[in-house]
Amino acid sequence: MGAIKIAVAGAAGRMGRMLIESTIKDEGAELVAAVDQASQPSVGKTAGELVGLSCDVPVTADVEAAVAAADCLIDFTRPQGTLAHLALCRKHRTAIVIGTTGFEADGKQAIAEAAKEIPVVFSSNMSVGANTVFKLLDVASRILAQGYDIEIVEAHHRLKVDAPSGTALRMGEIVAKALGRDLKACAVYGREGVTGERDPSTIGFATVRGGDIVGDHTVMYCGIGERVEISHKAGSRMPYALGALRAARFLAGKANGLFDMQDVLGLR
Ligand SMILES: NC(=O)C1=CN([C@@H]2O[C@H](COP(=O)(O)OP(=O)(O)OC[C@H]3O[C@@H](n4cnc5c(N)ncnc54)[C@H](OP(=O)(O)O)[C@@H]3O)[C@@H](O)[C@H]2O)C=CC1
Ligand SMILES: O=C(O)C1=N[C@H](C(=O)O)C[C@H](O)C1
Repeated sequence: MGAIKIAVAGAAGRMGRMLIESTIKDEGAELVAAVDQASQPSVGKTAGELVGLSCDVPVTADVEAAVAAADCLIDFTRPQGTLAHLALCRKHRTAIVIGTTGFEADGKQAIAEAAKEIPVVFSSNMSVGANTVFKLLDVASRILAQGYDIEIVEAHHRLKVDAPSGTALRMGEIVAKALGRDLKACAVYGREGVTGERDPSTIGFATVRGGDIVGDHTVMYCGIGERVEISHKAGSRMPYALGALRAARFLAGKANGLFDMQDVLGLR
């Protein structure tokens, strides 16, 4: 099989640049397009200029041409952008890897619908480490099902726009499922004022935003006399980008289907 042809959306973004760099450096992948919003100063530059590497692929605002040229679009943008890009992938039968977080239920539904026609990897965290933690949480939650209060704490950089993070929400879903609870019914997003004692059936979320924190997540199981904490801390965005490229490769040759990184990594 030849090199997989990759298009990157949100080219000038924090993840976009990391994806361009890792695609250029990957011998099994070829960067065929890099797209961004027409208003971005990056449009008109080359992808190489964005990351300080040699690569003449122009950054354009023509998502349709990018999708038509690629085997797979890798999209880490915003929900509105991703959903517009998804429609074009569907039109051109191009695979898509979606790292964007912050979707409402209707956006997730649109992704599931598209995946009936094209192959999609949709995962709130593409890193091997975070996906290992997802697996550990299922085990820990079953063992610590009684007598432990569960709280999820996440910290990210000051420019992140959604909260809690997609990863924290996914962690909550995994924990709730393992405990036979419905996250929608038992999640508590932050506390303030006279809250009363903690309801043991709840799963609490706390969000920290500041500086350049790449992404920290900790699930705390707080018992009487002991506490278990399972953490993932990212020191670089490269693991997310490498995971996304791995996901793009996983989709090659697939006709359709909705997958996540657990599928890509064989952790199901
Ligand atoms: N799944 C995972 O492993 C990871 C997921 N993420 C998620 O990826 C997303 C992007 O994160 P990050 O790179 O830090 O964000 P940035 O803000 O740095 O980059 C986002 C890029 O998308 C562009 N964009 C914004 N809105 C639209 C739109 N409507 N249509 C097209 N393009 C758009 C931005 O352009 P402009 O600047 O002009 O707005 C920018 O180029 C977030 O949802 C984040 O949570 C991040 C890291 C890992
Ligand atoms: O916006 C980010 O930076 C990140 N977003 C993802 C999320 O919302 O979980 C993944 C990672 O934590 C970094």
